Amino acid sequence: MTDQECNVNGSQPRRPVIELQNVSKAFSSDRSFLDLLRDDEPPAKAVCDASLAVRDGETVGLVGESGCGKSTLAKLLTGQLTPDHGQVLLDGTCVGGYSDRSPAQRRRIGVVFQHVRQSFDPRWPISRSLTEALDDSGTDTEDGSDLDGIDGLLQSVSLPSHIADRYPRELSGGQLQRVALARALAHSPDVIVLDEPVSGLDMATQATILNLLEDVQQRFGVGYVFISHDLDVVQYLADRLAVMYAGEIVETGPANELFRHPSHPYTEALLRAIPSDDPRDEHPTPLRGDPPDPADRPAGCPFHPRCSAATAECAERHPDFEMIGNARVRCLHAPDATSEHGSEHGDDERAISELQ
Ligand SMILES: Nc1ncnc2c1ncn2[C@@H]1O[C@H](COP(=O)(O)OP(=O)(O)OP(=O)(O)O)[C@@H](O)[C@H]1O
Repeated sequence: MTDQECNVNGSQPRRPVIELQNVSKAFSSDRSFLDLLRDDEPPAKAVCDASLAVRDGETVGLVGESGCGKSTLAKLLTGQLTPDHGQVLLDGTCVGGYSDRSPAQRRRIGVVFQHVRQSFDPRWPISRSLTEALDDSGTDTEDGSDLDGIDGLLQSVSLPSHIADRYPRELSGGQLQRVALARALAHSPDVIVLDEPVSGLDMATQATILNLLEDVQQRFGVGYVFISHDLDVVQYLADRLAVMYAGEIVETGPANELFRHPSHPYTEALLRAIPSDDPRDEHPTPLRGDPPDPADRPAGCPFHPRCSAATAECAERHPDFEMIGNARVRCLHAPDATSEHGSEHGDDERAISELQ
């Protein structure tokens, strides 16, 4: 089954621009010849059987703890990595990794990298990084339009023209994040993957960047995959949410519903860990325990050692996905679709069943 629960407004569903279907990716560590002979070090399963679809103009928030596989999933979307199993579809066509994609296909999916400062050549002024992106974009840059292009790109992220002459070291984290967004926009992508775009920024700069992302989306109609370990931040922009744990997407659904009615115990635990602004609210409950080693995943549900709802069955059986209301959930103990929560979304359920 693909990730189809997109019909948030009850309108006709849009086709996905980019889609991951049951993709898996494992990494082997650097091993000595003897290790290879013994074959005693299993690969790290960074992404396991994950499905995700992203449509024009929508924001999909991808959340989960550090090491759960968010960046690996992002690289499968952009083509920087090729899946070991499963398919990557662009407009319904199987595209695989970057080398399998045509230049036009590559430009459809933009990226703002996690460690944004490292993604710029420190020896180049900003103008050169943006010129390179424009040259790659396939648009005509003759007759000085290149410079106009740079100006236009900087304006689109509310930066003054003189930034073009600066070097990355001369820019703040927030300014560089804007330049990275401008560089991604040079290709006129349909979807931009934003890997932790506001982590490491102070609260005021975070808010400015989130407003800018919203503004850019309205102006250019671009879709986002917004990756963060911070649910509070994702809440601001996401239309839909995908929650990752130990390489799996354990729950997906419309963001406002997942925040109000989380179905997977891991989503519930993540929400309980968010501090509230309201002093009358309960204190946040930090998640107990640590995520599993991707090279040594527990049998059954990988969350069961940390899950307060787990039973003996969870240690043995890996549950299939269920549709619960408007969310797609992998958990034996999630409330079933006939519960009060499920029937609250009767129209959405019908819309989903039409999509399947
Ligand atoms: N190139 C690689 N070689 C070996 N292992 C890797 C590689 N890339 C990722 N991994 C491993 O895969 C797992 C998932 O990593 P990934 O970076 O995708 O997680 P993440 O959720 O993005 O983490 P973070 O929030 O800390 O950035 C981790 O255990 C990581 O060590």
